[in-house]
Amino acid sequence: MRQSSNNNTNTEGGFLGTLSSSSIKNLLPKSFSSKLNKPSSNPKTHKSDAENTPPPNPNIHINYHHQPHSKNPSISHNVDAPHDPPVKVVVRIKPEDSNIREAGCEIKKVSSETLCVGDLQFTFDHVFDTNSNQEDIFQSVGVPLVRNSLAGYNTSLLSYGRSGSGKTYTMWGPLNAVVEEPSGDSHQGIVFRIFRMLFSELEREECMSDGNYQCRCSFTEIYNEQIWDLLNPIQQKIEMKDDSKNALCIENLIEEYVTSYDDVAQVLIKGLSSRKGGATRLNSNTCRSHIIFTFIIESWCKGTSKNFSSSKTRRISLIDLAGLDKDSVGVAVSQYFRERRNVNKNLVDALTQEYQTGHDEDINSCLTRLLQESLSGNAKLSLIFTISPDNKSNGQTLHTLRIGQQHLKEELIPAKDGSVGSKCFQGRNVQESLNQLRVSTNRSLILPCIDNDDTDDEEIINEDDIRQLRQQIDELYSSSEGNLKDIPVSEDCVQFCSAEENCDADMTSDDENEKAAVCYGKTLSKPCHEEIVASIDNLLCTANISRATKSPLRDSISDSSCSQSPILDEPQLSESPKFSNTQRKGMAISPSYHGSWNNVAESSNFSKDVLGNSFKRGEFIQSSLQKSKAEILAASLQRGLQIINIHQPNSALNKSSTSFSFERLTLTPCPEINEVESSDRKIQKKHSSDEVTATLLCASCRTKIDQDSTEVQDSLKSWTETIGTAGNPDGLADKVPKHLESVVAKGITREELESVCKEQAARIEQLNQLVDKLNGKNEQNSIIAYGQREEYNSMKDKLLRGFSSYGHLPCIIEEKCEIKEVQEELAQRDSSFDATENESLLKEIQNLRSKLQLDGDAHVKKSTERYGSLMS
Ligand SMILES: Nc1ncnc2c1ncn2[C@@H]1O[C@H](COP(=O)(O)OP(=O)(O)OP(=O)(O)O)[C@@H](O)[C@H]1O
Repeated sequence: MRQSSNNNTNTEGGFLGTLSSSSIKNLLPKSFSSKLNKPSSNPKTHKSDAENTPPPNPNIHINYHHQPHSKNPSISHNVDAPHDPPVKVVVRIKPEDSNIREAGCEIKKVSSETLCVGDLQFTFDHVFDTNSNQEDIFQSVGVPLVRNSLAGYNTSLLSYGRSGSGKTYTMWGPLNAVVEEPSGDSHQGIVFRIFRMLFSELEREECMSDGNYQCRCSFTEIYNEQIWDLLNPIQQKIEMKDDSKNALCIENLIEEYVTSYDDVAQVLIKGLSSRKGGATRLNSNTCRSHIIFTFIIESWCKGTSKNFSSSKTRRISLIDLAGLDKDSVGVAVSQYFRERRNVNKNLVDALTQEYQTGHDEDINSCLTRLLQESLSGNAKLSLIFTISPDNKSNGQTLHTLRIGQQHLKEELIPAKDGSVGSKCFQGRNVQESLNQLRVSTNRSLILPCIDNDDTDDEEIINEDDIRQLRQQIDELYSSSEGNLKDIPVSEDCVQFCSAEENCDADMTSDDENEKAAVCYGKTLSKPCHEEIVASIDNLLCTANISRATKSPLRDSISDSSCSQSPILDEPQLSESPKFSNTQRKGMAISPSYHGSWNNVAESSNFSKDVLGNSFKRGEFIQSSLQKSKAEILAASLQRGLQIINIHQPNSALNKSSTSFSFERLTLTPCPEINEVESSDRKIQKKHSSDEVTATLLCASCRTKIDQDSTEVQDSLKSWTETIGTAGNPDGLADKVPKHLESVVAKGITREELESVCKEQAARIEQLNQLVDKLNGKNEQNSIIAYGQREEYNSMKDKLLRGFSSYGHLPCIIEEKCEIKEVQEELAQRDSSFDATENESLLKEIQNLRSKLQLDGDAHVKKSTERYGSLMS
């Protein structure tokens, strides 16, 4: 045992300012000085084995028939332990200070258990409004604590809140109130009231029963992750270790034995006066450290023999956490947003899973370890959350309330009751649970620097929120089979997230923070994220039923960003009507396509509306893509028909060919075809009027031909007629040359020519029908897809309704659904475009063209030769 001396009290900005303990002693009632304790120090203080065991047979019973806060409560052996919840969370609203009022949040107590901040509602075990006094707090929190302690429970009281919100006031009260009699008017803090009542009870018990008790206390401070002994006049750090039995052991911690309220009061004053203080923007006398006052009661029951037969030990832990300043709130909130999806799971896991690994890094967390003994086992926990309407930022108040939300309690209670797992709160599981509690209540044990920074917390909240959303979006994209991921638009979307991040952070209102706050609270008691994701995935699986094939559009789109085409409506054809994969890959996506996603970037805020817009834009893209593809096919057909028509002066054929016309198609001139076309036109002119002189360039030798030659005219006439037969579907490969030969050799009549033209018209009609068929197929697919979509939509609605209370989650669900819908649409429309049919059409057209060119060249060559021979 070590004698503590009290001469070197730290007076730096602490609880009692410059007062020394000796002067304090003079302030106290006489009973204080007369009963000065036998202070002692254990070189090694560790918890007794008897601690933390539930009190099935508590050796002290209290009679609560009297007023619980009366000075002389009686202790009875016949009264059961009070029924108090294992975790009690109350909120105290600090009275508004008109001097420092800065557009704070409107906090309104709605009922004894509920308060509202704006539109948000929070429920706790009790809400103390600005009219509540110290006595009210004591009655609600202090008295049950004393009862529980006397009944054999370990009890803990923890205050938590923003700097200047009234933690210190609530816990200890102002200096001059220490010596006051506890009354409704007194400002004396709850801790002093607790010990006044406790000693009254203990004394009564001692008088009335055969039992005996002994009390000792210690006062520790955690500052910058170092433990300091507030009762040790030599300010030195102390070490915390585990002994061989895994019990907490703090070396050289002074424990003072106390026998009365006065003793305790003196110890409290001594310790508080040594607390490290400071000043923040919100509190000129702020406390920059966590302090833990531990009060241990050992009691003995006399057995039949003269010796004490049994003993019990229980402790009261009174914890005043450092005030959350702007920085730490920011860190905490930021961390909270990062971890919010895991808080629930981790907390429950931590409380139920046996601690199996050899060493946990968090074991070094001083507060966690110190609290372990207080909060574990049969401990009953009371949390006082203090909030102030003077806070500059609503986010800080909301943060406090979120942490104190009923859900945290709901998580802790079953665990403490043992209903979650039998092994909870045993051994090192406690560390896990406390780590989680620490994470939930005080993210940063390393006390932040005193801040005077005016940066808004909301920014931090929103940035993180947005970052999470962005991550979710990334996940969504990566989970969607890579299709959208590879599409440039998705990149645009992600880029937009990044680009808009800051903007969104700036623009996001408190309202959104509030929504997030509510979301968090609800998340704690709802199914974990994985379950939600699984539900979404199930839904999306259903959606995939209607997805026929993987979209080959992916290829065509993936290179599109390189291609720049001015107008989506007018896909450019390549020089040749021949289609190749390369050309399809190079299909131009117009700036309006890209622009549509850039517009998303400009307008999107991940709101529902915007998601809807995104989907509409997705539809636009789909239709654009489909339109482009259809148009390209149509254009190729058109081109083929034009080639045919060029050489087919029959009006019926021309009429047929116009059925393919697409008004918006602009065909890029093909030089060779143009030549043929112009020559053909000239030949026709020559037919109608032999007087017209024209110039014809032979495609092969470019020789100038004298059009006046009748031989040439005949030859050309024959060539033109022959060309018309090239479209004959039956004579594609080997019949045409033979037919050409026979036509040239025998000459053809006008009737024969018309018959050839009819055949050509029939062929064109076939092509038209083929196109119609393709269109019909599209419609059919649409009908099938409609039925599946109906089912899908109803499932989606159900899911959205189910998660409507999750704040932004429905948006995420909807977003994911919409991405799937876009994919589905793309795949569906693409699949309806049968690739085989498409290819065969293109092949046919290509065949036609090559035949035409072949025959044309051959015939012109022949005619030229004939002309040459004639000339010679
Ligand atoms: N309920 C209350 N009624 C009257 N005054 C109050 C109340 N709560 C707090 N105050 C006053 O507000 C000021 C700041 O309170 P206090 O020091 O308790 O805040 P705190 O939360 O402990 O701050 P920190 O964490 O920075 O130490 C003090 O002057 C205190 O007297």
